[in-house]
Amino acid sequence: MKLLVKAPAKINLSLDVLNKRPDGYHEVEMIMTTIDLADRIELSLEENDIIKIISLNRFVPDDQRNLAYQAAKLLKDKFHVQKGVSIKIEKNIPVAAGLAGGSSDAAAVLRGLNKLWDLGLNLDQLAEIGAEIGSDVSFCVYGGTALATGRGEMIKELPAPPICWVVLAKPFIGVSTADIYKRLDVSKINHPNTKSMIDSIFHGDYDQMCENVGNVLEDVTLNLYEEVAQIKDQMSKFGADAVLMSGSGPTVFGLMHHDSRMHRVYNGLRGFCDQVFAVRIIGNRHSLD
Ligand SMILES: C[C@](O)(CO)[C@H](O)COP(=O)(O)OP(=O)(O)OC[C@H]1O[C@@H](n2ccc(N)nc2=O)[C@H](O)[C@@H]1O
Ligand SMILES: Nc1ncnc2c1ncn2[C@@H]1O[C@H](COP(=O)(O)OP(=O)(O)OP(=O)(O)O)[C@@H](O)[C@H]1O
Repeated sequence: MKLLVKAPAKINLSLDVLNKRPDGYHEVEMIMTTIDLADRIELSLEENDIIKIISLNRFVPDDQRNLAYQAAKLLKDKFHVQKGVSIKIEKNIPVAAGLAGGSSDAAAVLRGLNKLWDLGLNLDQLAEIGAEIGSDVSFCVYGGTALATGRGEMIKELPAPPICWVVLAKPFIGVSTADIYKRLDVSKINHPNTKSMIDSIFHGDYDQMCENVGNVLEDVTLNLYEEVAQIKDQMSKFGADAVLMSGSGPTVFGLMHHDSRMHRVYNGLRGFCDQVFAVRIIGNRHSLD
Protein backbone atom coordinates (compact mmCIF):
# COMPACT_ATOMS: atom_id res chain seq x y z
CA MET A 1 0.00 0.00 0.00
CA LYS A 2 1.28 3.48 -0.97
CA LEU A 3 0.34 7.00 0.03
CA LEU A 4 1.49 10.32 -1.45
CA VAL A 5 1.67 13.28 0.92
CA LYS A 6 2.48 16.90 0.13
CA ALA A 7 4.98 18.75 2.36
CA PRO A 8 4.76 22.49 1.62
CA ALA A 9 7.37 25.06 2.62
CA LYS A 10 6.55 27.97 4.93
CA ILE A 11 7.57 31.59 5.07
CA ASN A 12 7.56 33.82 8.14
CA LEU A 13 5.64 36.99 7.31
CA SER A 14 6.85 38.21 10.68
CA LEU A 15 9.16 36.79 13.31
CA ASP A 16 9.63 38.41 16.70
CA VAL A 17 11.65 37.17 19.68
CA LEU A 18 10.34 38.20 23.11
CA ASN A 19 13.05 36.73 25.33
CA LYS A 20 15.49 33.91 25.87
CA ARG A 21 14.13 31.11 28.04
CA PRO A 22 15.98 29.20 30.75
CA ASP A 23 15.79 26.04 28.56
CA GLY A 24 17.89 27.79 25.88
CA TYR A 25 15.02 28.28 23.42
CA HIS A 26 13.63 31.72 22.55
CA GLU A 27 10.06 32.80 23.17
CA VAL A 28 8.77 33.81 19.74
CA GLU A 29 5.77 35.44 18.09
CA MET A 30 5.62 34.49 14.42
CA ILE A 31 3.11 34.76 11.59
CA MET A 32 3.68 31.80 9.33
CA THR A 33 2.02 30.77 6.10
CA THR A 34 2.44 27.85 3.70
CA ILE A 35 3.39 28.36 0.06
CA ASP A 36 2.93 26.14 -2.97
CA LEU A 37 6.52 24.97 -3.13
CA ALA A 38 6.40 21.44 -1.75
CA ASP A 39 8.35 18.23 -1.26
CA ARG A 40 6.53 15.06 -2.31
CA ILE A 41 6.60 12.24 0.19
CA GLU A 42 5.74 8.71 -0.87
CA LEU A 43 5.00 6.32 2.00
CA SER A 44 5.00 2.57 1.31
CA LEU A 45 4.01 -0.01 3.86
CA GLU A 46 6.85 -2.46 4.65
CA GLU A 47 6.02 -5.88 6.00
CA ASN A 48 9.26 -6.08 7.98
CA ASP A 49 9.72 -3.81 10.94
CA ILE A 50 11.98 -1.10 9.43
CA ILE A 51 11.99 2.60 8.63
CA LYS A 52 13.75 3.28 5.34
CA ILE A 53 14.52 6.74 3.90
CA ILE A 54 15.04 7.11 0.15
CA SER A 55 16.28 10.47 -1.10
CA LEU A 56 18.37 11.43 -4.10
CA ASN A 57 19.32 14.82 -2.64
CA ARG A 58 22.88 14.71 -1.33
CA PHE A 59 22.14 17.30 1.37
CA VAL A 60 19.34 15.19 2.87
CA PRO A 61 20.44 12.50 5.36
CA ASP A 62 19.01 9.01 4.70
CA ASP A 63 19.22 7.76 8.30
CA GLN A 64 17.95 8.62 11.78
CA ARG A 65 19.15 12.24 11.36
CA ASN A 66 16.33 12.79 8.86
CA LEU A 67 13.36 14.51 10.53
CA ALA A 68 11.01 12.32 8.47
CA TYR A 69 12.69 9.24 9.97
CA GLN A 70 12.33 10.75 13.47
CA ALA A 71 8.62 11.34 12.89
CA ALA A 72 8.05 7.71 11.87
CA LYS A 73 10.13 6.39 14.79
CA LEU A 74 8.26 8.53 17.29
CA LEU A 75 4.85 7.27 16.11
CA LYS A 76 6.12 3.70 15.99
CA ASP A 77 7.45 3.83 19.56
CA LYS A 78 4.52 5.73 21.07
CA PHE A 79 1.85 3.49 19.55
CA HIS A 80 3.79 0.20 19.47
CA VAL A 81 3.36 -0.13 15.72
CA GLN A 82 4.68 -3.49 14.46
CA LYS A 83 4.69 -2.51 10.76
CA GLY A 84 7.46 -0.72 8.83
CA VAL A 85 7.53 2.02 6.22
CA SER A 86 9.74 3.26 3.43
CA ILE A 87 9.73 7.02 2.98
CA LYS A 88 10.71 8.38 -0.42
CA ILE A 89 11.43 12.11 -0.37
CA GLU A 90 11.33 14.08 -3.60
CA LYS A 91 13.08 17.24 -2.44
CA ASN A 92 11.88 20.45 -4.08
CA ILE A 93 12.31 22.78 -1.08
CA PRO A 94 15.88 24.10 -0.78
CA VAL A 95 17.70 22.56 2.23
CA ALA A 96 18.78 24.59 5.28
CA ALA A 97 17.04 27.57 3.72
CA GLY A 98 14.67 28.94 6.41
CA LEU A 99 11.68 27.35 4.63
CA ALA A 100 11.09 24.49 7.13
CA GLY A 101 11.76 21.78 4.54
CA GLY A 102 12.77 19.11 7.05
CA SER A 103 10.00 20.09 9.47
CA SER A 104 7.39 19.88 6.72
CA ASP A 105 8.65 16.45 5.65
CA ALA A 106 8.31 15.30 9.28
CA ALA A 107 4.80 16.76 9.52
CA ALA A 108 3.77 15.08 6.25
CA VAL A 109 5.04 11.75 7.57
CA LEU A 110 2.99 12.22 10.76
CA ARG A 111 -0.16 12.98 8.75
CA GLY A 112 0.49 10.19 6.28
CA LEU A 113 1.39 7.45 8.75
CA ASN A 114 -1.63 8.35 10.84
CA LYS A 115 -3.61 7.10 7.83
CA LEU A 116 -1.31 4.31 6.63
CA TRP A 117 -0.91 2.80 10.11
CA ASP A 118 -4.53 3.56 10.98
CA LEU A 119 -3.74 5.39 14.23
CA GLY A 120 -6.87 7.55 14.41
CA LEU A 121 -5.12 10.66 15.78
CA ASN A 122 -6.40 14.18 15.15
CA LEU A 123 -4.31 17.14 13.96
CA ASP A 124 -3.91 18.55 17.48
CA GLN A 125 -2.45 15.25 18.69
CA LEU A 126 -0.14 15.05 15.67
CA ALA A 127 0.99 18.66 16.24
CA GLU A 128 1.81 17.87 19.88
CA ILE A 129 3.89 14.88 18.80
CA GLY A 130 5.50 17.04 16.10
CA ALA A 131 6.73 19.50 18.74
CA GLU A 132 9.00 16.74 20.07
CA ILE A 133 10.80 16.71 16.72
CA GLY A 134 11.27 20.46 16.21
CA SER A 135 9.69 23.85 16.88
CA ASP A 136 8.37 24.33 13.31
CA VAL A 137 6.82 20.85 12.99
CA SER A 138 3.56 21.66 14.82
CA PHE A 139 2.77 24.50 12.41
CA CYS A 140 3.63 22.26 9.45
CA VAL A 141 1.18 19.61 10.68
CA TYR A 142 -1.69 22.10 10.24
CA GLY A 143 -0.33 24.21 7.37
CA GLY A 144 -2.32 27.28 6.33
CA THR A 145 -1.64 30.52 8.18
CA ALA A 146 -1.07 30.89 11.91
CA LEU A 147 0.30 32.85 14.80
CA ALA A 148 2.94 30.66 16.43
CA THR A 149 4.04 31.39 19.99
CA GLY A 150 5.96 29.63 22.79
CA ARG A 151 9.08 28.26 21.09
CA GLY A 152 6.95 28.10 17.92
CA GLU A 153 4.83 25.07 18.81
CA MET A 154 1.70 26.90 20.09
CA ILE A 155 -0.47 27.45 17.02
CA LYS A 156 -3.44 29.76 16.56
CA GLU A 157 -5.11 29.58 13.15
CA LEU A 158 -5.44 32.79 11.09
CA PRO A 159 -7.31 33.45 7.83
CA ALA A 160 -5.46 33.27 4.52
CA PRO A 161 -3.44 36.43 3.79
CA PRO A 162 -4.38 38.67 0.84
CA ILE A 163 -3.65 36.95 -2.50
CA CYS A 164 -0.25 37.81 -3.91
CA TRP A 165 2.86 36.38 -5.55
CA VAL A 166 5.89 35.30 -3.54
CA VAL A 167 9.28 35.24 -5.23
CA LEU A 168 11.89 33.29 -3.26
CA ALA A 169 15.61 33.56 -3.83
CA LYS A 170 18.25 31.52 -2.04
CA PRO A 171 21.97 32.15 -2.21
CA PHE A 172 24.35 29.18 -2.37
CA ILE A 173 24.82 28.92 1.40
CA GLY A 174 23.03 27.01 4.15
CA VAL A 175 22.36 28.53 7.56
CA SER A 176 22.28 26.85 10.98
CA THR A 177 19.16 27.96 12.88
CA ALA A 178 20.83 27.27 16.25
CA ASP A 179 23.80 29.47 15.31
CA ILE A 180 21.59 32.42 14.29
CA TYR A 181 19.51 32.28 17.50
CA LYS A 182 22.74 32.04 19.53
CA ARG A 183 24.09 35.22 17.97
CA LEU A 184 20.88 37.23 18.56
CA ASP A 185 21.24 39.94 21.21
CA VAL A 186 17.79 40.00 22.81
CA SER A 187 18.47 43.37 24.47
CA LYS A 188 18.81 45.08 21.07
CA ILE A 189 15.71 43.94 19.21
CA ASN A 190 13.66 46.23 16.99
CA HIS A 191 10.30 44.44 17.33
CA PRO A 192 7.95 44.08 14.35
CA ASN A 193 4.31 45.05 14.85
CA THR A 194 2.75 41.58 15.06
CA LYS A 195 -0.66 42.96 15.98
CA SER A 196 -0.81 45.16 12.90
CA MET A 197 0.28 42.20 10.73
CA ILE A 198 -2.57 40.13 12.19
CA ASP A 199 -5.03 43.01 11.56
CA SER A 200 -3.89 43.26 7.95
CA ILE A 201 -4.58 39.55 7.46
CA PHE A 202 -8.04 39.76 9.05
CA HIS A 203 -8.89 42.77 6.87
CA GLY A 204 -7.32 41.39 3.69
CA ASP A 205 -5.26 44.59 3.50
CA TYR A 206 -2.29 43.86 1.22
CA ASP A 207 -0.57 47.24 1.68
CA GLN A 208 -0.77 47.00 5.46
CA MET A 209 0.62 43.46 5.31
CA CYS A 210 3.56 44.65 3.21
CA GLU A 211 4.25 47.52 5.63
CA ASN A 212 4.40 45.15 8.59
CA VAL A 213 6.70 42.34 7.44
CA GLY A 214 9.62 42.04 9.87
CA ASN A 215 12.07 39.43 11.12
CA VAL A 216 14.39 40.04 14.08
CA LEU A 217 16.77 37.29 12.92
CA GLU A 218 17.37 39.10 9.64
CA ASP A 219 20.09 41.45 10.87
CA VAL A 220 22.00 38.57 12.45
CA THR A 221 22.10 36.61 9.19
CA LEU A 222 22.73 39.75 7.07
CA ASN A 223 25.78 40.54 9.15
CA LEU A 224 27.18 37.07 8.56
CA TYR A 225 26.40 36.67 4.86
CA GLU A 226 26.53 39.72 2.62
CA GLU A 227 24.92 37.74 -0.25
CA VAL A 228 21.62 37.88 1.69
CA ALA A 229 21.77 41.69 1.86
CA GLN A 230 22.58 41.81 -1.87
CA ILE A 231 19.55 39.67 -2.73
CA LYS A 232 17.36 41.93 -0.59
CA ASP A 233 18.66 44.98 -2.48
CA GLN A 234 18.03 43.32 -5.84
CA MET A 235 14.47 42.33 -4.92
CA SER A 236 13.69 45.90 -3.86
CA LYS A 237 15.34 47.28 -7.00
CA PHE A 238 13.21 45.07 -9.25
CA GLY A 239 10.08 46.35 -7.54
CA ALA A 240 8.89 43.88 -4.88
CA ASP A 241 6.29 45.51 -2.59
CA ALA A 242 7.88 43.96 0.52
CA VAL A 243 11.16 42.08 0.98
CA LEU A 244 12.10 39.90 3.95
CA MET A 245 14.32 37.00 4.95
CA SER A 246 12.36 33.88 5.96
CA GLY A 247 13.10 32.18 9.30
CA SER A 248 16.79 32.12 10.09
CA GLY A 249 17.55 32.47 6.36
CA PRO A 250 19.22 32.60 4.00
CA THR A 251 16.17 32.56 1.66
CA VAL A 252 14.75 36.02 0.93
CA PHE A 253 11.20 36.44 -0.27
CA GLY A 254 9.51 39.34 -2.06
CA LEU A 255 5.76 39.98 -2.21
CA MET A 256 4.01 41.45 -5.23
CA HIS A 257 0.46 41.84 -6.42
CA HIS A 258 0.77 41.99 -10.19
CA ASP A 259 1.88 39.27 -12.60
CA SER A 260 4.06 41.70 -14.56
CA ARG A 261 5.95 42.73 -11.41
CA MET A 262 6.37 39.09 -10.42
CA HIS A 263 7.96 38.32 -13.81
CA ARG A 264 10.29 41.30 -13.50
CA VAL A 265 11.46 40.33 -10.00
CA TYR A 266 11.72 36.61 -10.90
CA ASN A 267 13.75 37.20 -14.07
CA GLY A 268 15.90 39.84 -12.39
CA LEU A 269 16.79 37.47 -9.56
CA ARG A 270 17.40 34.48 -11.88
CA GLY A 271 20.35 36.31 -13.32
CA PHE A 272 21.66 36.93 -9.85
CA CYS A 273 21.37 33.70 -7.83
CA ASP A 274 20.82 30.02 -8.52
CA GLN A 275 17.60 29.02 -6.74
CA VAL A 276 14.64 31.27 -7.55
CA PHE A 277 10.94 30.38 -7.37
CA ALA A 278 7.70 32.26 -8.03
CA VAL A 279 4.89 30.76 -5.96
CA ARG A 280 1.55 31.51 -4.36
CA ILE A 281 0.65 31.54 -0.70
CA ILE A 282 -1.51 28.48 0.03
CA GLY A 283 -3.03 30.31 2.97
CA ASN A 284 -5.63 28.02 4.43
CA ARG A 285 -5.39 24.69 6.17
CA HIS A 286 -7.55 22.47 4.07
CA SER A 287 -5.52 22.33 0.90
CA LEU A 288 -2.84 20.00 2.29
CA ASP A 289 -3.56 16.44 1.20
C1 LIG B 1 13.66 30.06 12.66
C2 LIG B 1 12.39 29.26 12.60
O1 LIG B 1 12.45 28.32 11.53
C3 LIG B 1 11.25 30.22 12.29
O2 LIG B 1 10.08 29.56 11.87
C4 LIG B 1 12.10 28.52 13.90
O3 LIG B 1 12.07 29.41 14.99
C5 LIG B 1 13.12 27.41 14.16
O4 LIG B 1 12.45 26.20 14.09
P1 LIG B 1 13.20 24.78 14.03
O5 LIG B 1 14.24 24.82 12.95
O6 LIG B 1 12.13 23.75 13.96
O7 LIG B 1 13.93 24.79 15.42
P2 LIG B 1 14.38 23.56 16.37
O8 LIG B 1 14.83 22.42 15.53
O9 LIG B 1 13.33 23.33 17.39
O10 LIG B 1 15.61 24.23 17.09
C6 LIG B 1 16.85 24.44 16.46
C7 LIG B 1 17.67 25.34 17.36
O11 LIG B 1 17.21 26.70 17.19
C8 LIG B 1 17.16 27.38 18.43
N1 LIG B 1 15.78 27.82 18.70
C9 LIG B 1 14.73 27.33 18.00
C10 LIG B 1 13.44 27.77 18.23
C11 LIG B 1 13.26 28.75 19.23
N2 LIG B 1 12.04 29.22 19.51
N3 LIG B 1 14.30 29.23 19.92
C12 LIG B 1 15.57 28.80 19.66
O12 LIG B 1 16.52 29.25 20.29
C13 LIG B 1 17.68 26.41 19.48
O13 LIG B 1 19.04 26.66 19.63
C14 LIG B 1 17.49 25.05 18.84
O14 LIG B 1 18.45 24.14 19.29
N1 LIG C 1 13.82 15.73 5.54
C1 LIG C 1 14.82 16.60 5.56
N2 LIG C 1 14.95 17.52 4.59
C2 LIG C 1 15.96 18.42 4.63
N3 LIG C 1 16.90 18.46 5.59
C3 LIG C 1 16.83 17.59 6.58
C4 LIG C 1 15.77 16.63 6.62
N4 LIG C 1 15.93 15.92 7.73
C5 LIG C 1 17.01 16.40 8.37
N5 LIG C 1 17.57 17.40 7.69
C6 LIG C 1 18.75 18.16 8.13
O1 LIG C 1 18.26 19.40 8.66
C7 LIG C 1 19.07 20.49 8.26
C8 LIG C 1 18.16 21.73 8.12
O2 LIG C 1 17.37 21.54 6.98
P1 LIG C 1 15.94 22.21 6.71
O3 LIG C 1 15.79 22.22 5.23
O4 LIG C 1 14.90 21.55 7.51
O5 LIG C 1 16.23 23.66 7.29
P2 LIG C 1 15.36 24.96 7.39
O6 LIG C 1 14.48 25.09 6.19
O7 LIG C 1 16.28 26.10 7.65
O8 LIG C 1 14.46 24.70 8.67
P3 LIG C 1 13.70 25.77 9.59
O9 LIG C 1 13.14 26.82 8.67
O10 LIG C 1 12.63 24.90 10.24
O11 LIG C 1 14.70 26.28 10.57
C9 LIG C 1 19.73 20.04 6.96
O12 LIG C 1 21.01 20.56 6.85
C10 LIG C 1 19.73 18.51 7.03
O13 LIG C 1 21.00 18.02 7.43
